[in-house]
Amino acid sequence: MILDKLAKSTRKRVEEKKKIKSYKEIEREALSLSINQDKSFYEAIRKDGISFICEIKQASPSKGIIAENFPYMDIAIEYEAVGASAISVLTEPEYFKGKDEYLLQISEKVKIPTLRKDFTVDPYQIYEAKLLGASAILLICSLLTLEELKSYNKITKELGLSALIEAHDEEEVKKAIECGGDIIGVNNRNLKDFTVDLTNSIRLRELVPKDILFVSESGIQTPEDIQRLQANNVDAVLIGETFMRSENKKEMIRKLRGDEI
Ligand SMILES: O=C(O)c1ccccc1NCC(=O)[C@H](O)[C@H](O)COP(=O)(O)O
Repeated sequence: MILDKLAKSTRKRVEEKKKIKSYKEIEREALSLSINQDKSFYEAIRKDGISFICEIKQASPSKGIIAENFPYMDIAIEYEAVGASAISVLTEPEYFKGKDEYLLQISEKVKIPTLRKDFTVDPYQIYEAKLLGASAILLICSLLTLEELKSYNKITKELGLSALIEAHDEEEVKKAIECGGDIIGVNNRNLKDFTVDLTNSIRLRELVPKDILFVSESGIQTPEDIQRLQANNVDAVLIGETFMRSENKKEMIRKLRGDEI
């Protein structure tokens, strides 16, 4: 499965990084940084109404190259200007053509929180996310044991970051709740065959207590999708491809949000 491949290549990459900056070093550096309360990912998506987490990615395993032209900084500035609550930045290089530099530069530039969209398999990546200026990281239930989820979530909190805990089915939602997650995302994309079904997050919403923020991820394309998700008590949506393929991202966000134009 693609997640196994992503986990394997990520582990290899992290081991290489440890040769340049050791685990102890990165841990010490990250823990010495202050906590930026003004850039809380959790608070940014907690507001009334549905929040938009807008994603920046050049490619994906399911679609290949999505954006030949990739002015990532201009896109980040546009997202912020049109009222995105947070920006998700892919840093995984092999399948998503992401880069750590994109996250670092975007986090320095915008005032809204950034999410490091990487496949976290080692706490090293959490410390690294802090150094790259991220406000949040992604923890995927199917890649981590319950004990790992608990311990990674604890490290995340110690650093003043938020964790988006991603689940795909009932079992994983229970695991996400049990590990103490306060933001749970359900992916609408089936990572075995890449089909997308919005009813996945709508169905699983009912299993998540209302005091935990709930994010619907992937395959969101129309104002009707947003209305459906909002009617089913989804707190935030994570949207990548629809925006990345759009010539006019501001207009697309306004359209999905249902702004009066
Ligand atoms: O998008 C993929 O092909 C993919 C494959 C395997 C693991 C993760 C994958 N996507 C990561 C994401 O979670 C999406 O980028 C994100 O939810 C936005 O989805 P979309 O709006 O459909 O671009």
